Amino acid sequence: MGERSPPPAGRRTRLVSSLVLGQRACEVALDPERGALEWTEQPQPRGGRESCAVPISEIIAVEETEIDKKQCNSGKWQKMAKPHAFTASRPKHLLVYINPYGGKKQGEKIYEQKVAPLFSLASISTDVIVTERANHARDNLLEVNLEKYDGVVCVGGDGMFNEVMHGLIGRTQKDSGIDQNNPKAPLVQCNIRIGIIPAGSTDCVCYSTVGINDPVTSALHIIVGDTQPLDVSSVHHHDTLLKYFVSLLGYGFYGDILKDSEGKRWMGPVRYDLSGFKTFLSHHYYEGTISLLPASHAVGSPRDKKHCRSGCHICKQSKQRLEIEQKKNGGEIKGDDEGEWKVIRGKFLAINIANISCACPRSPKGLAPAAHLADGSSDLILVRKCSRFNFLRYLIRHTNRDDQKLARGESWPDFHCGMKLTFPSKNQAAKGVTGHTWPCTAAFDFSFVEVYRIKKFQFTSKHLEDGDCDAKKMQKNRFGHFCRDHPACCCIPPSSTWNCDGETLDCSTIEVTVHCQLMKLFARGIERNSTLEAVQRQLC
Ligand SMILES: CCCCCCCCCCCCC/C=C/[C@@H](O)[C@H](COP(=O)(O)O)NC(=O)CCCCC
Ligand SMILES: Nc1ncnc2c1ncn2[C@@H]1O[C@H](COP(=O)(O)OP(=O)(O)O)[C@@H](O)[C@H]1O
Ligand SMILES: [Ca+2]
Repeated sequence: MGERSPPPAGRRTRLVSSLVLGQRACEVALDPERGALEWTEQPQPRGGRESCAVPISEIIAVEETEIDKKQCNSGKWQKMAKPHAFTASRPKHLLVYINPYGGKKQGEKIYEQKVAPLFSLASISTDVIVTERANHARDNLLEVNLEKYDGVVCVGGDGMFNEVMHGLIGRTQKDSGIDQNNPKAPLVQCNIRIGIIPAGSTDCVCYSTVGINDPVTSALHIIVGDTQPLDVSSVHHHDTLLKYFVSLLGYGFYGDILKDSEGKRWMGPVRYDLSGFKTFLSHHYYEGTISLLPASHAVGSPRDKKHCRSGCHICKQSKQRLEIEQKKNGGEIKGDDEGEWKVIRGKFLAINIANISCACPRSPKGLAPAAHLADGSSDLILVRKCSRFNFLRYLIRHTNRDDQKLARGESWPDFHCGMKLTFPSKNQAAKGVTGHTWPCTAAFDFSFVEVYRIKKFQFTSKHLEDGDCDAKKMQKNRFGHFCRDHPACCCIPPSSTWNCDGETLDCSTIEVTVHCQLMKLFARGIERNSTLEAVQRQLC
């Protein structure tokens, strides 16, 4: 490569060279201003020039280089010594945990065939542990020497991610002398990033942070060293930490699905469909008291039409406002008495707390489409007792697949502007039809659905007023109460269970606190679809 012309004052040198590939000649340029490697085909006799560019930060590897002319002629090449020199934030050494039993039990195969070759191409070295039991990864993380790693990778589903996250959060708090059992303790952020290679049943955390559950895409985010901060919520029963969660904490419908699906794990992901159908038919509702502390610092609302995307300014602003709020409080997280608590009593089919959108292949927009990855708040969705038909209407709205591509004649329900867009067919276009829109209702637009953006939450089941979690007592109640409102069943279970990132919790009386940006992932959030969003902007 050689310098073509001196750069104007203040501009950095642009390196330009010619490259011949077979019959095709290209002009290749390294542009420091754009931070990109560009190549342009030489003008063709009959056509124009084609130009491409790739950001330098996204080049995976520069594998081979010429040493000198002689060796080049003899066909000898040399590996570059430091391909990591491209960017500073790339990992060099990773600790990998594989759950061989997650999802369709393909974790090891996915890692070996799709991920390991890419890591090797990018000169990333790995220590790989195939787990032998539940909590193997968590326990290992509590004692392993983490200093030699630039990140931890988990191959599996949300349960596996949750396990690795517990290991890292637990380790960080232990090293900092923080008592995790104290619900008011300000937790210390984990600085080591987690990469998720999706190989589970729901893969919600991966899908909601990357936009797809594809192992290769996730591996590339790890290799280029992307960073995405992530909110984590803690769940306590009085002064005992029960669990942390990142995706869904669900009581009623999603808790019952999980409980029913536990014995069907051998079926793989399809267990959720079967248990989902069964739980839908049982149509159980649960009575209880909810107390919530609204997220006054949060910039957005759960009904926003604009969703959390790469580099989200709402997450940045909310974090700043939270820090200001905490500084005013002498660095402490606000006490329970700060802000105005709201108390809601009722009969609920589902109580869902979504830390993030909870988008997944079954629900591409998620249970809480406007929830943010890193704003220090969760979206609380209350589905009150309603008819089976109405509950089905609510559920179906979650399965909406307003996909990235809009083919001719296809419709695209667009929650960003609350309208549904139809792209005209060729015949329509020929007749001058330009496409049309009509209102499109979101899953929250039902009288029996309420949504709140919260930073703290408490729940007490009506049947466990004293807050204990005596399973025997629950079991006794389960068969002692005869159903008044459900002709199809013989009893109402007094309590459901909480589904916490796909793990059941033993207590129904809980207290939840959102911890802003407690974790970091190798991800960059869902990227904007520039073409579609440009169309939307024109329409809105
Ligand atoms: C009768 C029709 C039902 C249609 C429901 C469609 C809506 C599905 C929304 C799913 C939201 C999922 C939120 C994420 C939960 C995961 O954390 C959890 C554990 O995942 P994994 O470890 O990968 O297995 N998954 C679930 O709880 C499964 C919920 C399945 C619901 C059908
Ligand atoms: N080797 C193992 N044997 C049994 N369970 C395991 C093993 N490794 C991890 N687990 C547990 O399996 C649970 C589910 O794993 P996950 O990868 O999320 O699969 P899925 O998405 O199918 O639920 C996690 O809670 C994790 O703790
Ligand atoms: Ca959030």
